[in-house]
Amino acid sequence: MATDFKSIPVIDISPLLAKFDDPNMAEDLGVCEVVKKLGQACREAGFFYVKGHSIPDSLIREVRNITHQFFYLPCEEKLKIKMSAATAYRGYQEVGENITKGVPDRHEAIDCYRELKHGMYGDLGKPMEGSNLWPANPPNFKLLMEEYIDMCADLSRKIMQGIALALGGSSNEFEGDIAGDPFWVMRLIGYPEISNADGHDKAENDIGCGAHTDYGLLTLVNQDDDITALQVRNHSGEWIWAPPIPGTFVCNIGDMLKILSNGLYESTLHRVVNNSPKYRVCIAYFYEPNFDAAIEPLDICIKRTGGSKKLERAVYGEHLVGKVTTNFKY
Ligand SMILES: N=C(N)NCCCC[C@H](N)C(=O)O
Ligand SMILES: O=C(O)CCC(=O)C(=O)O
Ligand SMILES: [Fe+2]
Repeated sequence: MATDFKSIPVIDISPLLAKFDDPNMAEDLGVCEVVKKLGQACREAGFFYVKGHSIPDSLIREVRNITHQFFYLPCEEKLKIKMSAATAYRGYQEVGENITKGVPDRHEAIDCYRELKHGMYGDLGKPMEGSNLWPANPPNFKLLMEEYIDMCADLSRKIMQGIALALGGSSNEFEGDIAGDPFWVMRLIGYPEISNADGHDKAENDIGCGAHTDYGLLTLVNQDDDITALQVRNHSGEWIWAPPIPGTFVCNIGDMLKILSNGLYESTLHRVVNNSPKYRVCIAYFYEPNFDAAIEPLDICIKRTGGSKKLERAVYGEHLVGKVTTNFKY
């Protein structure tokens, strides 16, 4: 449950990463310290920054640079990888095509998803069956992004071990049926700068992405380091800025982790407002449960939250498909 936090904590997770494959990690003092901070951040804000994450800064910057380069291309070039239901919602969407709570967002994006083998999840997986669409130029675009995705998956899994311990479980609580074979989503997002050129700036939609929660377990946000645009809503309804802190990812809890924790952790509302004179990019990596996972509150969390189930079971793939098939204007 969110409190009226005024800022978002920064957590150095290097002690956790150092012990991820140690069966006695829970007894390590450094790990305990990180776990305590993770637990507090997840309970109070549902948001935290991580530093000491060991993904090279050069790679983090390069994925942002290459994303800037793509959005700078002429429209007809970008439309070569246009997203639609026929491409399994993979590919490029123009500014205004993504809808949040009925309002078009002022962002453009390339959406990518873990590729599903044909028939792998029966009818449930059908709408998402397809291959990602990558820009042809620069030629290393796909490889670079795939390298980044692998590193984000690895890092997310380790942070989830820390969160599992924070919930009072074992470090592998989320392995197996919950997220042993995790699905993932990645969005390369571009938020146009505010333009006053035509006199009626602040047009209908100056919101880059309307207030929403993320769908899965854990999100890793890699944002431009010179623009503050992400806002997180606290319990009193105030919007708290999440400014870029170089060398960190902004992390937040998704809807599935809220259910697993029986509401002990909130999937906190957030939105994006780019009021700056500069074009902003963000690479959002979403670490999700197994596509077909039936997610319900963990027993350890039910015990910790008064003994009764407060949240309904949900099948992750259904939740995702429900969102994806209603997020776009077509
Ligand atoms: N895969 C994730 N989490 N994407 C977040 C996008 C949020 C905006 C979307 N239109 C919505 O209303 O959810
Ligand atoms: O642009 C950002 O900083 C966050 C984007 C976001 O919240 C999302 O794509 O779910
Ligand atoms: Fe989000």
